Amino acid sequence: MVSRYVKLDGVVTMVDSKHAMKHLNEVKPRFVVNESVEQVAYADRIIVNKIDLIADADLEVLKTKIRNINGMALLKQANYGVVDIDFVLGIGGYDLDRVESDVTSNDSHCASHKHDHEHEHQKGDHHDHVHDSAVSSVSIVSEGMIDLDELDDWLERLIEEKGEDLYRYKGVLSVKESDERYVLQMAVRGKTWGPDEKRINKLVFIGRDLDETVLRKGFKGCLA
Ligand SMILES: Nc1nc2c(ncn2[C@@H]2O[C@H](COP(=O)(O)OP(=O)(O)OP(=O)(O)O)[C@@H](O)[C@H]2O)c(=O)[nH]1
Repeated sequence: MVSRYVKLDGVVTMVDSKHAMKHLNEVKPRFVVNESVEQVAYADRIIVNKIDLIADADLEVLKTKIRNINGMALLKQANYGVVDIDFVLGIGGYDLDRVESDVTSNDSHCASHKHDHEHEHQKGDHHDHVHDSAVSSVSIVSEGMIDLDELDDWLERLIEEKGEDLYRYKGVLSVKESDERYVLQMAVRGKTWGPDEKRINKLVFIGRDLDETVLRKGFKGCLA
């Protein structure tokens, strides 16, 4: 009934620059979620607000921290929450035709994720406490064709094993013997690849304790 009138457009998270770092770094007992981290992880858009109250250097550190948790969301800094209305409405965070631009727009951040994640992961593992930094984004960009059966098996296993820790994932894939893009969000077919277009697979995972090496290996196993 409600869905006739409203739909989930996207998740906007407002970050209070002055206090955010403290909350994001708060170490929680195992199995207790850090809600600040989760709010950043789930977001499609992040407004880093009250930037007049912190030093530029601290703002940069905060933005890097946010990026490492969620490499998919668009981020804007603001005072008194002033952002264009387009930034917070008409997001289409759950629209299939937006997935491609979402996973493409943040390519430039991949390198830093990788480094930070590996670093943080060693720290966060095998402890009684879960460091909030255990939540991270893993981006995979890889040329080639995907074997659909392998992909289905891999994702099924991944969701079974890690479903609770996976907050969001999106991807655009090039599938063997198909001219259509395969948009991963709810796994459906997207628009066709151009004849001269490079067929590049792009996938972003956001979640807790993601093992980048395992994810990359699993993905590699899906290449045809
Ligand atoms: N300096 C500065 N103050 C701001 C900014 N945005 C909001 N405030 C002030 O911060 C105070 C608290 O407002 P908010 O943080 O927006 O309100 P809130 O999130 O409902 O407050 P809490 O629930 O108590 O965190 C108010 O006095 C606002 O005027 C900003 O960008 N810069």
